[in-house]
Amino acid sequence: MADTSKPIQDEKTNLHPRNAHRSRYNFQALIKAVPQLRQFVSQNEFDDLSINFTDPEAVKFLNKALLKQQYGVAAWDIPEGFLCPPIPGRADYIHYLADVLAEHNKGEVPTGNTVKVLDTGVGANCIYPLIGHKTYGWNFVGSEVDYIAAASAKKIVEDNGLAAAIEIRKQTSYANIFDGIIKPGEKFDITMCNPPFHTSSKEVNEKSSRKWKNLGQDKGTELNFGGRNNELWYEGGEPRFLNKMITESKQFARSCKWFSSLISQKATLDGCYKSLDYYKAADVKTITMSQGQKTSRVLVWKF
Ligand SMILES: C[S@@+](CC[C@H](N)C(=O)[O-])C[C@H]1O[C@@H](n2cnc3c(N)ncnc32)[C@H](O)[C@@H]1O
Repeated sequence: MADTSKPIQDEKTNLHPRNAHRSRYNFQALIKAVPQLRQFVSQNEFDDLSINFTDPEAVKFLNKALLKQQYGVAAWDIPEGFLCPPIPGRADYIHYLADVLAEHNKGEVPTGNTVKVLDTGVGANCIYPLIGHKTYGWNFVGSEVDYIAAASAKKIVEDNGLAAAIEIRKQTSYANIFDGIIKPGEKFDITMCNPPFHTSSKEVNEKSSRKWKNLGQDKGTELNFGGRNNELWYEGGEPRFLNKMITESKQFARSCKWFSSLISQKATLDGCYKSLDYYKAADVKTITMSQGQKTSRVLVWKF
């Protein structure tokens, strides 16, 4: 089995200090949590136990084990072909949001079900609500425009008995972000989002082919991280999605103390700063997160 993983450092120091995934994966313990993971684990060229991180099925079983072992989420699955999230990176976003909320709470991270978070585009994997609820006890609303993804997220919530803490709401229009989701009078402490960042289905396929070629494999347009094509693109890409989100955030300024979004492309930031300036945001922060070689940013704003 090809293993493209690098030698694992003892501690992934670039992850948030509270991230539970800074130390190397303990595959013995993970296999104990989910025995089916065993078939994907082998000794890599650095004499470490590892999986093939380009195999979505292997990553899915690693996720099942991490969610069970670290977060007590016993029932997690995603329909075939849907985005299989790297859990350490997703956890980082949650911890950085916790820091933002702590700033206005005498430096203490607020915990418990009085903290309400809206996750736009919760995905079939429901990953942010699971990590956020299990880590800090926060309550979540997860919105989702895709039928299958929304049904899958709902099933995860129900299968784990989390319906009192996590509510999945179907967004009926691709054109809306908060509109149709936030109810009159409803209040959120913070919103979050991992937006679709490609501009077209063609772009998703081209980037995917290039990635496989760089790995010396020819798998055409197969997405190595899973992810159905339409989960990953929005006409106009990340800049347009963010522009829409910022415009709607102004409309919902009274409903949410803070808004935030992951930004994968640095070039998206300039347009966001301009829009936030135009709408007279009272505070804007850009948090840099890095996982391995990948750097992403979280943009946070309030009115
Ligand atoms: C990149 S995926 C993120 C999924 C998950 N949150 C994660 O981090 O793995 C983006 C998700 O946003 C959803 N989406 C796209 N436009 C949306 C909208 N206007 N409202 C709600 N969800 C939307 C897509 O269907 C997709 O599931």
